[in-house]
Amino acid sequence: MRDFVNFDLTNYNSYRLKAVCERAFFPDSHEDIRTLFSNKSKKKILIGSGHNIILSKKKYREDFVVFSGNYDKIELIGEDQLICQAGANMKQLTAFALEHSLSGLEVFYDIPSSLGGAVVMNAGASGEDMNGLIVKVWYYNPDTDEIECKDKSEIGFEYRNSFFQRNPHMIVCKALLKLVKNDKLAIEKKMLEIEKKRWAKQPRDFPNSGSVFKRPPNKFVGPMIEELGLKGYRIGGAMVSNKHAGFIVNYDNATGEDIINLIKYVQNQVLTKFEVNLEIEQRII
Ligand SMILES: NC(=O)C1=CN([C@@H]2O[C@H](COP(=O)(O)OP(=O)(O)OC[C@H]3O[C@@H](n4cnc5c(N)ncnc54)[C@H](OP(=O)(O)O)[C@@H]3O)[C@@H](O)[C@H]2O)C=CC1
Ligand SMILES: C=C(O[C@H]1[C@H](O)[C@@H](CO)O[C@H](OP(=O)(O)OP(=O)(O)OC[C@H]2O[C@@H](n3ccc(=O)[nH]c3=O)[C@H](O)[C@@H]2O)[C@@H]1NC(C)=O)C(=O)O
Repeated sequence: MRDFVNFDLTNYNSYRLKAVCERAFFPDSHEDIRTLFSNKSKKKILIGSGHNIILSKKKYREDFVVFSGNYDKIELIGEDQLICQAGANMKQLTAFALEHSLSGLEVFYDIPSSLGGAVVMNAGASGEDMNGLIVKVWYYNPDTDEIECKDKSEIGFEYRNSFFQRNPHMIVCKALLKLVKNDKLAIEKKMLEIEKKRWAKQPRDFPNSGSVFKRPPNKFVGPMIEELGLKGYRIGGAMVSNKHAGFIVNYDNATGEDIINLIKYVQNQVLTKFEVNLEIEQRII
């Protein structure tokens, strides 16, 4: 397992917020994960690929455990199932599925995320989500110091929610996914169509971490913020995206505080005008 002191987290969070932690660990196996998390003497903060976090501080005394570029094996089981470790990123995973003519992961092509982060959040787009693919998930339970397993029916996936989201101390280690055999060209075509649709609507010109807020029941976030005239509104270096009002971008050397202040401002405006409480989807750390 690699570990570093005074580790620069700038390239490990997609907002590209500048922050340093005292120590960062990159585990390679579930034994490493057990070693790290069974030692409760120092608090550890777990991140996947850092595409859904807001680093609120510039300096962290806590240690970080990072699943990005490590703990990322993918294995084909039989004809149409994959076992993937939590650090595999969704791009790697969709490329592997394509190589084996397996369909089901196309919407995740180009969704920046680790497999672990995608399971925890029940990630999705275009009406499809992880719930549709998962057979079972193995996770480290610090209460029992064991690697345990849950079938999909026990994970209680909901819109952007799961057992693991409700129990943040559980560490997702690997997952079994069931896909469907299909023609390679058809899979590739769907991947490219989805990518094109996504980039027509979402910003890629400035660093961001995707949707800031969850969709409230029967409503979309973007149109409400747009109607308030807040596209392009800035606090410090953080700005409501001009392309998709549900995104905040790091326009110019933003700090975590700028992003959080902008979130609060947008929430207040939306509450006043629409009487809707916007719930934050991203994790403030
Ligand atoms: N649809 C889209 O276009 C986009 C979607 N996203 C979504 O955001 C998420 C980004 O994933 P990722 O970058 O990996 O996540 P992050 O590294 O941003 O981590 C977010 C939180 O997830 C939890 N987490 C991550 N990995 C694990 C794990 N193995 N076990 C337990 N908890 C874990 C941690 O919270 P805690 O420790 O508190 O549990 C962490 O704070 C995905 O769900 C992705 O789909 C992001 C951008 C765009
Ligand atoms: C980016 C993420 O996921 C995205 C995912 O990519 C897209 C596409 O499937 O659907 C969700 O966004 P969303 O709820 O904003 O959906 P979109 O399809 O982008 O927009 C909804 C509607 O609002 C309109 N819209 C959007 C933005 C805007 O500035 N103005 C506007 O009018 C769109 O035209 C569309 O009619 C996911 N977000 C959540 C929180 O559910 C993420 O989770 O980080």
